[in-house]
Amino acid sequence: MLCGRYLLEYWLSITHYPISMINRDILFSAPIAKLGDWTFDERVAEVFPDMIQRSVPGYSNIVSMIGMLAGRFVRPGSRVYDLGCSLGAATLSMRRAIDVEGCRIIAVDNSPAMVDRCRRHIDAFRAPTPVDVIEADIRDIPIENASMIVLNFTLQFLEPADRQQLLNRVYQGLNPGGAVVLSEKFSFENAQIGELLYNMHHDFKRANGYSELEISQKRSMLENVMMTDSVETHKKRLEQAGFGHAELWFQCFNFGSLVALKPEADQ
Ligand SMILES: C[S@@+](CC[C@H](N)C(=O)[O-])C[C@H]1O[C@@H](n2cnc3c(N)ncnc32)[C@H](O)[C@@H]1O
Ligand SMILES: O=C(O)C(=O)C[C@]1(C(=O)O)C=C[C@@H](O)C=C1
Repeated sequence: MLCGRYLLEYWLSITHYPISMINRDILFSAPIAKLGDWTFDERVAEVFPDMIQRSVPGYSNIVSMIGMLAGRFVRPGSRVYDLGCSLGAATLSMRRAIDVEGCRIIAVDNSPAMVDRCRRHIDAFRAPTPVDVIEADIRDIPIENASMIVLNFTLQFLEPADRQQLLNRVYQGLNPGGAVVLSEKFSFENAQIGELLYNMHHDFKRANGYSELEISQKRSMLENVMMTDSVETHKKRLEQAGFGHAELWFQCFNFGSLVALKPEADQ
């Protein structure tokens, strides 16, 4: 199993779970007669750490480096947003890295099953930076006084028509000198490269123990709810929102992460 042990150990190191508490994702291993649309329900939340590590190439690197970015960007007395926090992996990584006073992390997700488990993860350990875990749609929450905002594989689940407006609010809610991290599954403008990276992702899933049936059933369920954009489209949206420039800081196959900075006030 490619990197499986390492990835699992990483999650355990940030959550401090005993290994017996990580449930294996076998949700789609048997044929499902009527495949509905994908939802982040109770069953997905229960296996999510195993699912995301076996499905998203580079996930553990991205999560740990979001912590490193937090150490660099989070300012005293500011807010940090984790939009679409799921079980709180990015929140935990950032909380561990923040070494300034008076900050608050706002972790938001609209899945009750994710929010319930996220609260339990966060509450299990004491740390100086408080975390509010909020059950809400990220399109509805106020964003203000932020030094860092993370969208770690969340924007892809919003209606494409709503994405620009959310990024506009992200820009407006960031303080000068703040950073946004946007991780996504990408589509590609070049068909040949797009097909190669898509196939490499499937190879990654197979190497992590998923069968052809699991891969294809999940793909059909995601079809109507996860609309991917190209890196170029993401960069254009971030620039349109007000960010002077956005850059890829991580990519593995068709998954990756962008960073964009709001200029300091006097620039
Ligand atoms: C792939 S998961 C994110 C993984 C997570 N950020 C991490 O680092 O482990 C996407 C999450 O976004 C949430 N989500 C999708 N659309 C949302 C919305 N409109 N408002 C709030 N949360 C949303 C889902 O419930 C799900 O938990
Ligand atoms: O594209 C896929 O096949 C995925 O599994 C991707 C993805 C994601 O990027 O969020 C989709 C749903 C799950 O949350 C885990 C991974």
